[in-house]
Amino acid sequence: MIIDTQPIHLNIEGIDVGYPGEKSGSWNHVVQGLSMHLDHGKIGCLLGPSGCGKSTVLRAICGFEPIQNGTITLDKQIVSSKDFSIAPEKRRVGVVFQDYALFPHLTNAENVAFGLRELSQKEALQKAEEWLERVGLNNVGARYPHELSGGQQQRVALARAMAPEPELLLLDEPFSNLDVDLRERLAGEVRDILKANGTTALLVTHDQFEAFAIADDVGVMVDGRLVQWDSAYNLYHRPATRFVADFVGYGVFVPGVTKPGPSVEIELGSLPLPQSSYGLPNEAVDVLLRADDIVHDDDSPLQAEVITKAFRGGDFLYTVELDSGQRLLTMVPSHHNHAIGEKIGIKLVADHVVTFSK
Ligand SMILES: Nc1ncnc2c1ncn2[C@@H]1O[C@H](COP(=O)(O)OP(=O)(O)OP(=O)(O)O)[C@@H](O)[C@H]1O
Repeated sequence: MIIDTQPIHLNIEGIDVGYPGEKSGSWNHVVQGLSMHLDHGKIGCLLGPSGCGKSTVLRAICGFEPIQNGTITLDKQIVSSKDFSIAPEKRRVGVVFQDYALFPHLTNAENVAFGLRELSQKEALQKAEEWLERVGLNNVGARYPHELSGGQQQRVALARAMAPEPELLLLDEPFSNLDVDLRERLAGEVRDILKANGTTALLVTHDQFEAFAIADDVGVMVDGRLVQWDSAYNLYHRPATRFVADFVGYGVFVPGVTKPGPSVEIELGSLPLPQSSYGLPNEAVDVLLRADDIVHDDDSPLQAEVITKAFRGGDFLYTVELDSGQRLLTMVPSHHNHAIGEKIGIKLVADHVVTFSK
């Protein structure tokens, strides 16, 4: 007997997805050559700016949009290819939308029971109550969606999508209507619920903190292409492109020159370079310095002027300027409250050095 320990659940190979162009039969491709896969029980996320094609990928996985090239395979069965598409209702894919899309005239329990048509009404409502409890909502089944807060309504939507136990759950910006605090908390809770049920899920969002709070792996999309599919840690510390470095986390690029060793020399000193990032000696490169690579230290002889500051609760994100005019970002615990124009001590504590050719 062959036991498949790491079965790939969702496999997308080189898909092009577009909308009909002006000329008959032509397509404006908004997703191009996109490939990714998700193993059973994993949570993935497509992260990217507005309009990059994230929702179009989800719509193609659901079967709402045809694909013009490539294949989408769900549990080893091709569900979409250039000439073939399985109907959305036959794909066993659940979807949670940004606007909850709950039926206002149905109670919360009836909303959850809606997709359980193979059960008797009594059984469906009983299962709906179980799911409402599982998403942390007790005693709301008999009430209507408008009687709940936005976060609670989003949980009802989640219970409704999960109750039929779909093969794959797709979440399209599910938290974007919620305020920032609730967004991150609910994202963490949804992760726990998905993991407890072993549900494979793919989320799309433009909010990196939401992506990091929920996903095992995150893919960064730009202009219809997937530029890096990786763990949140690697996206932050080992970004594959300048776009990813810029889009994920806070940081600046400073000029540097590579040296044998290998190392890279920047205005603040010399940093060891991993062999894999080293090309030629004396090459002019840009070095990514994250806000956590620059540490505030009152005793440091290296001084920089505070240009801007943003309060983020536990920390301030300071933009500081060296005498040379080079600006840096530094994340500083918020009890170090310095005024704009003040000089503060900083030091460089870079761990993962990332360089990009000029
Ligand atoms: N039905 C449609 N017909 C034509 N073009 C469309 C259609 N839906 C989306 N598009 C275009 O496809 C591109 C990608 O849209 P999509 O909604 O997939 O992006 P997104 O990354 O999900 O954006 P957002 O984060 O703003 O929702 C956009 O340029 C959009 O204008």
